[in-house]
This record gives sequence, structure tokens and C-alpha cells, in this order.
Amino acid sequence: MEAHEHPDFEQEKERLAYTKAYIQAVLEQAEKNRSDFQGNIKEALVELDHLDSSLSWVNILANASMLEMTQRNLRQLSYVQDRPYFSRIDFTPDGSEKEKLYIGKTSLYRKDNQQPIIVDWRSPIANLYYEGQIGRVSYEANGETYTGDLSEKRQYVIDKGELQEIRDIDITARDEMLQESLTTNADHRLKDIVSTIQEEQNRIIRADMDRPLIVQGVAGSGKTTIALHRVAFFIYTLAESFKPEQMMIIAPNRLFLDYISDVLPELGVDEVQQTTFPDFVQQTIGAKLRFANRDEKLTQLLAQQNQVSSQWTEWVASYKGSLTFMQVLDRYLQDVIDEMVPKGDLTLERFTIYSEQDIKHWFFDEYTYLPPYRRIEKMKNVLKKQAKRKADEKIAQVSDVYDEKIEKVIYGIRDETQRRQKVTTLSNKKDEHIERLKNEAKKMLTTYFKQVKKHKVLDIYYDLMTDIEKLKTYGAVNDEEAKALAMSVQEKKAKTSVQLEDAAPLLYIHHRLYGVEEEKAPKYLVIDEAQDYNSFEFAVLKGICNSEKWTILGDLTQGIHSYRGTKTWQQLMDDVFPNAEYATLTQSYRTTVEIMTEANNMLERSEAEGYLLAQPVVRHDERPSYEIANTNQDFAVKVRDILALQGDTYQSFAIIGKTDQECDKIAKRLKEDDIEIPVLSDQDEEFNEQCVIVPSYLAKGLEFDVVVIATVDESYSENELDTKLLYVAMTRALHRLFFISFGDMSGMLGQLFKQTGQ
Ligand SMILES: Nc1ncnc2c1ncn2[C@@H]1O[C@H](COP(=O)(O)OP(=O)(O)OP(=O)(O)O)[C@@H](O)[C@H]1O
Repeated sequence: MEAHEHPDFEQEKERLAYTKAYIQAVLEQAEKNRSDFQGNIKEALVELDHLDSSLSWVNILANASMLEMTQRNLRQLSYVQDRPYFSRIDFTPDGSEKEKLYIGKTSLYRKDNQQPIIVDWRSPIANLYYEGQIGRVSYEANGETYTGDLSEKRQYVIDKGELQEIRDIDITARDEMLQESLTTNADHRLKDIVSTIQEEQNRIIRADMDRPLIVQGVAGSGKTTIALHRVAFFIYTLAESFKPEQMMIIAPNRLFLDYISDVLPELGVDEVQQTTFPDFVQQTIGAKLRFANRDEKLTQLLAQQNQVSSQWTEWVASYKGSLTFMQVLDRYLQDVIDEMVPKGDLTLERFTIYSEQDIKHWFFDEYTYLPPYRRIEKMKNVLKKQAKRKADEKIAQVSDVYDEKIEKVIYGIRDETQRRQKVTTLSNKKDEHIERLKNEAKKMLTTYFKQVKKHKVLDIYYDLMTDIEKLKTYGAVNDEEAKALAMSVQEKKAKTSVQLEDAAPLLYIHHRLYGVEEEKAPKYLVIDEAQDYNSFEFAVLKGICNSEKWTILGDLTQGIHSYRGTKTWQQLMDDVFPNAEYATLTQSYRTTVEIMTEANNMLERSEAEGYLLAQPVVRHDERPSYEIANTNQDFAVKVRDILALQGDTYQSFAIIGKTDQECDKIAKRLKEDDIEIPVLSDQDEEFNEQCVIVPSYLAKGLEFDVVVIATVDESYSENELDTKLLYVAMTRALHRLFFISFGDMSGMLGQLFKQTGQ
């Protein structure tokens, strides 16, 4: 209802004006505080030289932390200034007065009495807005249950600080707000959904933070969106104890990171680490690796479809992604580690400072809590002092022996000249010997530990992978399989780049031999598009992070990398996360009923198995349309007609081709008719164009108002991989979907087209 028609309009208007004024006052105060803190820091820095410096440092640190807090508050409040809250609940706790709670993206309290002006959407009581029905309700906070009556749930549409609509919600009104939010067009980037989070999504956002959570969600069910809201929830709930740098979001590519970049500051989570798996591996190992991109392998598979070579490509990728391969590396690394320990005693001339047995004891028993190379460092450090002491003892012994000899000469030789000569010779010998020993003692440890070769991770891996006999011994594979494995790295070694499937093994070797410092290992992980990762990748990350605080989200139906990725979530639980909680999302919020029905229909006709059909939120637009182009010009005309739809309703457009090559062909054909549209590649880190050409695999995770699935040379057949690619492409559309085929519709599209009778 229009705000002014609502009976409470005046009160609500007043409340909004009061809230805005309060925010303004807080912002002004914060601005002033900021300059005060900055001033204090400056002053402390000046005084640092002549005052007690420790006091000044305390002063600087205190002011810096206040400054940071103030700046964070300032940022958050300035974000919400135009729309301070989106809903209100009236809650009467048992035995207490009714409270009107206004819910927004950040909390705000009156300074004088600590009464809430805005309640944060992540707070325990705000859960009543997302889950509670009018009537008796309860919520949990700090391990306690609070009960009471919920008498009102109200939503507001506030635009640029003005109250536009007020809705008292029952189930239908809530739907209205969701509908409205879904009909708006896709920007280039994801947006926050705090005001329309649905019950099934809310449960995932607020699920137990200490257990791994695996979410299977259909296309468009909000996985990416709620993953980011869950991060915001973590930050709020863990508050002081949470360090944003301990949280890491792993995304499929950099384009995707750009796609989520707008929503992060809105939700106040922009300080968390965001990376891709290859980038994380690269950064952790510290070596300059050039990873062939994930999709190169996919392109190769698409090109080799149904050939024997593709079976080998798949076999190698799935072997390298398995826990069996991890065990192979374990056996191999054990031998590498056994060889690592220095041979022989640590000696100083003929003296044994430490026996080989002692050294082995430290390496294999005492310091096994450290990775081998760190063990060696530790041993060097510990031995430094002890070995010096022992060496000094030995040197003293040698010195005593000489002194004894000299004494004997002094008392034993009568002739003075002879005696003096002998004493001088012995003294010189002694000095020389002691000098030599001292010098040797200085270098003793370094020389001894020089035996420990610093192997490069890449070399260790290649030593195994290019040696057929080693592969057969450690890997228990047959001759043919060993050759296929060796071939898979040889091709790349020549180009000094590595395959993505080698990333986890390399990271594992690094972790086993060198370890990853605790500060560099994230404690909270969010992995989106998780179906594309394999058990080995999950296991190695889990080993490094040594934590169970994982949120894993994916959709097996979109598992276009399933030859190497996760085939069932159960397998992932069995292999790596036995303690995981599992949740599903079946409602799709992105696409219209018409598009989702067509995508589901396509899945049912395909050869794919085990897919999960999505249920669209009821929202309608036109049915997908099929067009055949016979000439270049015809193709261009059809594309032009679609692009002409661009306006307020439809803003973002994507033409999706099956592969990179197909996209290049589409671009070329359109260019011939003066339509220039950029082709996205996985090297791109962002895009700002309203219309792009994008290969199907790269479109995964993204969304557009209008999608055109174009086939020039490459159609989609019924096999599993093509079905998944087509499914991904179809489910990227928010509102309209077009198919344009050059010449007759063939394969899967041919079947769908026939069925429509167009
Ligand atoms: N509760 C909601 N309210 C409003 N919009 C929503 C809601 N949930 C999801 N959406 C919208 O649905 C669209 C799909 O969300 P998102 O991209 O997070 O889904 P996804 O499950 O990650 O999709 P996919 O796996 O297909 O990439 C986005 O535009 C998002 O804003």
C-alpha cells in the first residue's frame, strides 16, 4: 500500500525522520571523533622520540583501534542513511512491555538509554522477522530461549530517505516484496537480499558455525547470495573474536569475484579474503606457477568428445583428484622425507658431537609435530647452542692434551735450548690446532646440514610423475595408466605451466614438507560452485586450515567439471567432512516459470542422470523463443531485434556460445554486420558492458536479464556434459531467453524446438 494511505503513515514518517536525524548526528559526531583520533595519533607520533616510547605506542594503538572502529561505523551508517531499515516487528516478551523493533542492515542505539533505534538483521531477535508467524514465538540468544507474542510484521519501501510504501505482512504481502525484488533487472553485480531472505535461506545463513555445512541448491536458489549473507552473519555473531582476514571466500574465477564485489561492502564484509583456488595455491607455495585454466581441460574434453583420448583425459583428472592419489603421494613423500635426514654423525675432527642416532631421534620422534623442513630448521636452532658448548668442551680437551705435553717437556728436557724449542713448537701447534677447531666448529652445523637438499615442490612432483617405474610402484597403476599420468605432466612441464588438477597435489607436497604458517591459513572457508572441486582439493585445504568452519555450496546439476569434481555430496562427506550438516535449496529465484520449465524439460529429455529439478518462484514473462538464421545478415537482424528490447525493463544481455571458439565465431559474424560485442574470457577480471558474448562454462554463477543461446557451429547433444552446459546457459536468464541457431536446430535444441511447434 502507498505509504500515505496507511493509517500509521504520520507516525511512521515521524519515526523515519527521527532515525535519519539521529544517524546524521551520529555521523557528525563520528566525523569529529575521527579527526580527534587522527590528531591524537599524530601527537603521539611526535612525542614518540622523547617520551617513554612504550606509553606512546599504547596511545597510538588505542587511538588507531578507535579510529578503525569509528571508520567502520561511519561506513556502515553512511551506507544505510537513505534506507535505515526495511521492516518492523512488534514483540511483547513474556512479562514485559511491547517493543517496536525496526530492522535494518546495521544496528543503532540511543546513546543515553541504550534503546535500539535500529536492530541489526543478524541479531537473534531479528530471526522472528524471517521465521516467526504472528502469535506465540520464541528466539534463542546466548544459549537462552526467549518467548513472547509477535503482534506485527511490517515492511517498508524507503527510497532516497522517503517512505514510499508500508505493508503489514502476512504470507501474501511477503511474496509481493519478493516478487518486486525479483522483477527488477540484473545489474552487473549481485545485490543484497536482507529484506526478502526466505525461510529456507535464513536457516542456512544462521546454521551452526562450528560444523561444516554443505548446501545443494538448484540454479538460482541464492547460494552465492546467501553465502555472502552468512559471512556477514559470522562477522556480526563472532564480533570481537573474529578477524576478517581469517575468513576466505574461494570463487571459481576472478570474473566471479568482480560479480560479488558490490554486495560485500553493502553487507560490511569487504575485508574478508577473496581468492580463487589457483591463486591461493600460488600464493601459499610462493613459486611462480602458471596454471592452465580450469576450462582449458573442459574445452579439450568437448573437442575430444567420445574419443578414446577423452576417456584418458577424464581418467587422469579423476585419479589426480582422488584421495587414493593423496595416499600415493603420502607413500612417496615418506621416502623423500626418510632420505632427507642427514647421514653420519655430526663430528668435529675425530670427535662425535652428536651421533646419527641422536639426529634421527630428533627428526623422526622428537620434532614430528613440525613439517620436515621446519624440523630441520628447529634442529639447527636447538643444536646451535648445544653443539657450541660440546665443541668448546672438545676444544678444551685438546688444549689440555697440549698443555700436558708441554708440561712434560718443561719437566722432562734438561737442555734449555732444546726445551725452549720444543715448547715453542708445541705451543704453536696447539694454537694452530685450536684455531682450526674453532673455525671448523663455526661451520660444523652448516656443513652437516648441507646434506639436506632443499627440493622444490615442483621438482619433487615431477620426479614422481615423469618416472613410469616410480608411478607403478607408488601408485599401484598399470603400465598404460602410468604412461597416461606421465604424459599429463610432461606436456605441461615443457611449457612451464601446470594443470589445475596438479594444484592440489602441489599444495599438498608443500604443506607436507614445508607446512603453512598458521597466520596464513584461513579458519573460516566459504566455497561456492563447490561441485567443481574434488575430494583431494577439499582434503588438502582442510588439512591446511585445520578447522571445521566451512560453508560449501554447489549444484550437482551444474557440475560441468564432474569428470574431476564432486559427483555426490555423500562422497564428499564420506571422504572429507563426516561431521557436515547437509541442507538443500529447491526453490529458484532467478528465472521465470517459463524459462525454468523449459530448462527442467530439457533435463528430463537428456541422458543426464541424478539431476535435481528446480521449482521457480511464481513469476511470469514470455516463453523462450526459437529462431533460425540462414544467413549472416539474418543472424544479425535477429540479434539486433533482441538487443532493441534494451530499456528500463531489460538492461543486461548475454549471448552464450558453447565454447570459446564458438563465441569467437558469433562475434565475428556479428561484426560483419557492424554489431560489436566483446567476448568474455577467463582472463577477464571484470566487465561493464551491457551486452557480452560469453562461453557457457564461464557464464556459470552469473546472471543477465536477457540471454540468447546462439549456435553457429557447435550444437548441444544429449550427453551429460552438453546437457549441463546447456542447463547452465538457460538458467542464467532472469526474464527472457532466446535460442538462435545458424541453420536447422539440431541436437538437444532441435528436440526442444520440435516440441514447441514454433
Ligand atoms: N530471497 C531472495 N530475495 C530476492 N532475490 C533473491 C532471493 N534469493 C535469491 N535471489 C536472487 O536470485 C538470483 C540468484 O541468486 P544466486 O546467484 O545467489 O543463486 P545461485 O544459487 O548461486 O545460482 P547459480 O547456482 O545458478 O549460479 C539473484 O539475482 C538473487 O538476488
